[in-house]
Amino acid sequence: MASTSTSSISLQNNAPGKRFPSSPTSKPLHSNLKFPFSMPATKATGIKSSSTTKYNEVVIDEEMDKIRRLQNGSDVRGVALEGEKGRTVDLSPPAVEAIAESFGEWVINGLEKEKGRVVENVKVSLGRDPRLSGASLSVAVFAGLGRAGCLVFDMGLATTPACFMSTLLPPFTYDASIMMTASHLPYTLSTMFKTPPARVDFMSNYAKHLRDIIKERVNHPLHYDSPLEGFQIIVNAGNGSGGFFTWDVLDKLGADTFGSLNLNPDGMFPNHMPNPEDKTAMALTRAAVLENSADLGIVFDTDVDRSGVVDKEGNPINGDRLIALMSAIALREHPGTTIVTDARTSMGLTSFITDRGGQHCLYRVGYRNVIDKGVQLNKDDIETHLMMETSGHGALKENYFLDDGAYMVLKIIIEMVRMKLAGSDEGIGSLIKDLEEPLESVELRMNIISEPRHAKARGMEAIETFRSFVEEGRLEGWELDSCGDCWVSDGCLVDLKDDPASVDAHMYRVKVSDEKQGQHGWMHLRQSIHNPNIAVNMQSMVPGGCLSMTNILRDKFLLASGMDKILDITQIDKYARTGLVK
Ligand SMILES: O=P(O)(O)OC[C@H]1O[C@H](O)[C@H](O)[C@@H](O)[C@@H]1O
Repeated sequence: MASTSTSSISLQNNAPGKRFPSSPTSKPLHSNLKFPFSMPATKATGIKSSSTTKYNEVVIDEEMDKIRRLQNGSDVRGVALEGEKGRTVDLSPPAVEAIAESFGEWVINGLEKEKGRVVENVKVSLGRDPRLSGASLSVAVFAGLGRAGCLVFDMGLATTPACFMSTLLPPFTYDASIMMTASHLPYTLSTMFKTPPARVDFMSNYAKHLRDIIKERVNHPLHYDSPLEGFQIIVNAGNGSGGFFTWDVLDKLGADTFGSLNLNPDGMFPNHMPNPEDKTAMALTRAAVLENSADLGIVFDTDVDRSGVVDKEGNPINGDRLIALMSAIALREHPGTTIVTDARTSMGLTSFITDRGGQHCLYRVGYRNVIDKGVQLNKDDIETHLMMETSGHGALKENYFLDDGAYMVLKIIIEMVRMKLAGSDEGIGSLIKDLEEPLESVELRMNIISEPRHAKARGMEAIETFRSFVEEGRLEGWELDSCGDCWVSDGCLVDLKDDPASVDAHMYRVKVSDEKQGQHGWMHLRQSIHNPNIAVNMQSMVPGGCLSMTNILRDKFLLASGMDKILDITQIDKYARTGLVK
């Protein structure tokens, strides 16, 4: 059977502090590695080739090129099965095998360099979400890693953060880990699957690790081992990998999880996509919380690197609200801390953070950018405990800078119990009561009109022209935004350091003011990380603010600069004329 699937592989190195000297980006901690695809032509097994050496080389070069192009943002990403309209399979088993082999070699080389000697028994774990293409691709990963000389450990159904933790928690402490997931992207069908490597039950250990943290931090005066007694918590795992949190964490800590939804893994995702940004996921969770008068609802994405919650009044807490909630917790624990977010957050969120004595650093979209920025700030002695993207990826300094949706929820649960023990019945929603929400919030996209291989350069040209227009004052009342007093001072997204962080997509945010209302909103223009398009995000505190910004963008920038020739402005035009997004 054939169907559609976009799949991606997150490749993770070993424990923090044990950084591979050979890491090409020398990114610390759990970076999804941009390892070089260094496989020699002779070792390109699995890739079809003819008998003449010359032809072999050409074919292999082409194939290798195709494989290299699968690197997308911070993952290796591609279509795993036939059936998706207009797209062909590019993350095929041979490609996956080649990637896994190359990764295995990279890990071994890194360790050998670090230790200055030949290393043996290099251990790599593999986890996957319930997506059905995962089964056949796992076989390819096992083969590739095995060929590179690694010992392979199959974690089976797992979460992305658990894969990372498998490099840290004893007795496992694998040297590296691979997670196969396509997060919230579409489902697929499966093929049969045989398991050659050793099976390990890591998830139970990871769940115990989470339980121990909750017990220790709550330190319940009456029932230490069951600190969640008396709380009803509903989990919606969306049929992804997150069900374990219900039976292996919450139930075992004494919580009542009756009413939980979609806990069984099902690669067809029959109810809705597991995604805290998904309206259906949030609405169903809200309904379950209200129906059961539960204390909290939790929504995980497929591989549990993101989560969202619903408070006891049924209010969905995701996006900016989730960042505000986590900021309130982080600022109580670490007064004055800096909090890094992507630059699509509201002006209200900035006030929320600064009113509590925190610093808000707006940075590039892309969870890796946001997390890496936090790592960098800490290195520069700017204490930064929380890094979060509006997409729901949130990482804490105390947890290895790891974006773990389960850990984030753990922090919220601990806070909920703490409030109750302190005599408050208000629930966690009360922590963000004063968050001011924007009146209007709009996202529009412009496709880049270009051959795919020139799209990035074209997109960059458009974004940089936008920057010049703003700097030259050609868009009255528009000014490049800055990000407080850290070193990203010339617009929120320009890195003035001697060794600037590499940019995966160009983007700028501008503050928008007019004579009558002062600063009433912002606009953010950026290249998409994954696709050949430009995203335009904007928010306004006044009615009609987004419409007027869009008109200025179209008339005074896109048409005036001629950028409408390289960008498809249909959506902008339609919104400017009708106020409708789609
Ligand atoms: O650039 P886009 O296509 O809008 O995608 C941007 C998003 O890509 C992925 O989903 C990343 O996980 C997010 O961190 C990022 O925000």
